[in-house]
Amino acid sequence: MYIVITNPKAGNGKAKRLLEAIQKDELFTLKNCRSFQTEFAGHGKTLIESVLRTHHTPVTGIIVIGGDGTLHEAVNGLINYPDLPIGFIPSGSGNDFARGLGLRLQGVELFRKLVTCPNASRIRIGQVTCIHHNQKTKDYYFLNSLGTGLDSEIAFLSNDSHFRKQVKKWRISRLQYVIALFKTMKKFKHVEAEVDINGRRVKYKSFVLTTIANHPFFGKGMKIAPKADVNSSSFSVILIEPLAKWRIVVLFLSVFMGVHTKLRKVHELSGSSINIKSTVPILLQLDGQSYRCEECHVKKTDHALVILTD
Ligand SMILES: Nc1ncnc2c1ncn2[C@@H]1O[C@H](COP(=O)(O)OP(=O)(O)OP(=O)(O)O)[C@@H](O)[C@H]1O
Repeated sequence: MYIVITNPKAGNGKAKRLLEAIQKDELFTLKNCRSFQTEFAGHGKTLIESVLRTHHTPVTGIIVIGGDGTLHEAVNGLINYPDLPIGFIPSGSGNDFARGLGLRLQGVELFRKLVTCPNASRIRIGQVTCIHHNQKTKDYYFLNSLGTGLDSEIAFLSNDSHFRKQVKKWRISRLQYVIALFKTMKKFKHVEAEVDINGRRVKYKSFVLTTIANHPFFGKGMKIAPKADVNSSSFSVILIEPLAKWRIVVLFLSVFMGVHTKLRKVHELSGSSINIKSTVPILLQLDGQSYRCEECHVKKTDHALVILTD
């Protein structure tokens, strides 16, 4: 049996339309696929947990239809099932993980491949332990990246339902991140934090952003961390030192052209264990989803996730 989890809202309804097409494919019935749809933001994690708890038929794999946010929630829901393979049919608005993996097939064709003869690879994803008032709270997992500063502020605004409705109404969803950048810039303040990479403190204490990347892509295909590799045991860590606001806008545009890491204030480092510590709770983005914490310890997971690809 395959469990198919769909976020019907992802990609402005693209995921729902894709699910309907997949359900009409003969393999959907032949491979005993069971479909479940998320009903609200954050539902992906609890839905997977409850489906896996209550289904006693052996599960061959999980298939997620949606965007990076839905995949993030699903992976956080099946972290206690490290040997359960997961396949992803990208149909969100960004789909950065599919870019990072290098998926070539799409839609129904990809579904057919995933349930018949997929390639399975093990990927060590990111694990973050959040600490509040010196107390460990929770572990979360990410596939794409963890970021603080400008990228987390942009992700936060991009997730705001009012903002999403507005860009959809004006048919400018493609420019969502650029618009979010300009809106964020109005009130943006640099992040003050201590960052340790593999036990060594970096000399900067103030940042435009700190992004810990598992693969190069971010925010709908921007190559934020060109050296990141999903198969590596280390992350790429992008640190950007404080800049004047107009320079940040120029820098953001340079990311689109892939030349930002040549700039003097941009550093691309490498590490498998990264600590970020602030005196106040800071906003984090994990795969574009928003979290807050004062201190976080980031590492690659000990157990690799089994990912089905084409
Ligand atoms: N039924 C639902 N109604 C509203 N929001 C939902 C629902 N199901 C899931 N969500 C939320 O929708 C958000 C966006 O989902 P997702 O990332 O899959 O799509 P996307 O934003 O179109 O794609 P991408 O992240 O690749 O840009 C997630 O934060 C998720 O929690």
